[in-house]
Amino acid sequence: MTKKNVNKPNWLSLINIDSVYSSDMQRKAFSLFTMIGISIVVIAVLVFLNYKVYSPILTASLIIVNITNISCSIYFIRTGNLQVVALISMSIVCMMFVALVYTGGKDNTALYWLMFYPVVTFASLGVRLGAWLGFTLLFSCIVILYGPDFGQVSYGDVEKTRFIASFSMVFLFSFIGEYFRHKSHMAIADITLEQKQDAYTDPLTGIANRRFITSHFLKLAQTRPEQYLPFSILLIDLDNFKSLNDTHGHDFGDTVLIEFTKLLESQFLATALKARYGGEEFVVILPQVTVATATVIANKFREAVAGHVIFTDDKQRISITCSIGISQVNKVTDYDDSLKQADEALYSAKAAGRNSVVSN
Ligand SMILES: Nc1nc2c(ncn2[C@@H]2O[C@H](COP(=O)(O)OP(=O)(O)OP(=O)(O)O)[C@@H](O)[C@H]2O)c(=O)[nH]1
Repeated sequence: MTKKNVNKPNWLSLINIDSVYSSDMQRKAFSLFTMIGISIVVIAVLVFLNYKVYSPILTASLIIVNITNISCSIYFIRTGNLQVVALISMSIVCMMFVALVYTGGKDNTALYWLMFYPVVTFASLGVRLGAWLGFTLLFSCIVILYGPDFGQVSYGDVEKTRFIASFSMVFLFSFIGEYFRHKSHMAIADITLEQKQDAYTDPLTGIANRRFITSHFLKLAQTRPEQYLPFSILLIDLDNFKSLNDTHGHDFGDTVLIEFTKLLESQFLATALKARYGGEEFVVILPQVTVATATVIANKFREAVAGHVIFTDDKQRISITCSIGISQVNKVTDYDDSLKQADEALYSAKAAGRNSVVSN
């Protein structure tokens, strides 16, 4: 059976791969808060032990860094906004390092503390922002180390060149690592989404399949009841489809199923969920629609189907009809029972002579 997508895939937007993104978010948060935790402890100890040795400007900036880091952690716990917290924290740490290099720290050992900065910045902020902040720190260090005298401490020539060389290497390899990690992560995310969408798509008609409703949609309705409940189920079955297949061939039967799907898409609103349940049976879910309104909508659709003409390859005009059973779902846990009721209603519609709508 060839894949013939005939539908606007608006229902596909309901499929997500949040678990893939949330594990990446955990990685970023873990890198950032490990750094924040370590820096809070190290800075507190350094200030406590060396406040007499440090210049006032260095002591003040270290205290500001710690206050900012603690505030950022509280803000993250309250809002979950990791990107903002990471940007503020890493910018403040960058400024602190500039102040540290400017003043030299204890025994002019400032440069040793900077090495981990590119690694954490790329891990917590990604390629672009990581590159900007890492480059800002590198550039500031070059100005302080090699620029004109504006009050900064002086470092030995060997120490300066070794620092710039090793910091640049860490920066470069952190950039390469993060760039390709991000690229492969996005590729995996795309494949995961595509596979999930494929698993939920009916290959012939391109609309959702039964698995989409039972494995995905019901969970969605459970988590966002205000958006979907109560909803009506329309169980729709083409009439005498076997004889159509027998008379005009299986390929023409497929064409009818595709044409019928086009009618589903054009006659129901985009918010209605249309799925092929199997064979010549379809389900339409009308969110926030009661059974009474659904019956009116279903009758209009039934008339549209009956009035639609499909041409065979040899230009014969073929009309089809459908029977519809309807029920209402008030709680997601009632879905199976309501589907059974819709099935019974459909059976009654067939028994009543087909091309009719029965609600339960
Ligand atoms: N062309 C085509 N036919 C299919 C497909 N899936 C199921 N069918 C056919 O659909 C027909 C369903 O037949 P029945 O269940 O007897 O239903 P019906 O002939 O529509 O009769 P009523 O439902 O009672 O009106 C069978 O002949 C199946 O082979 C498909 O993907 N393509």
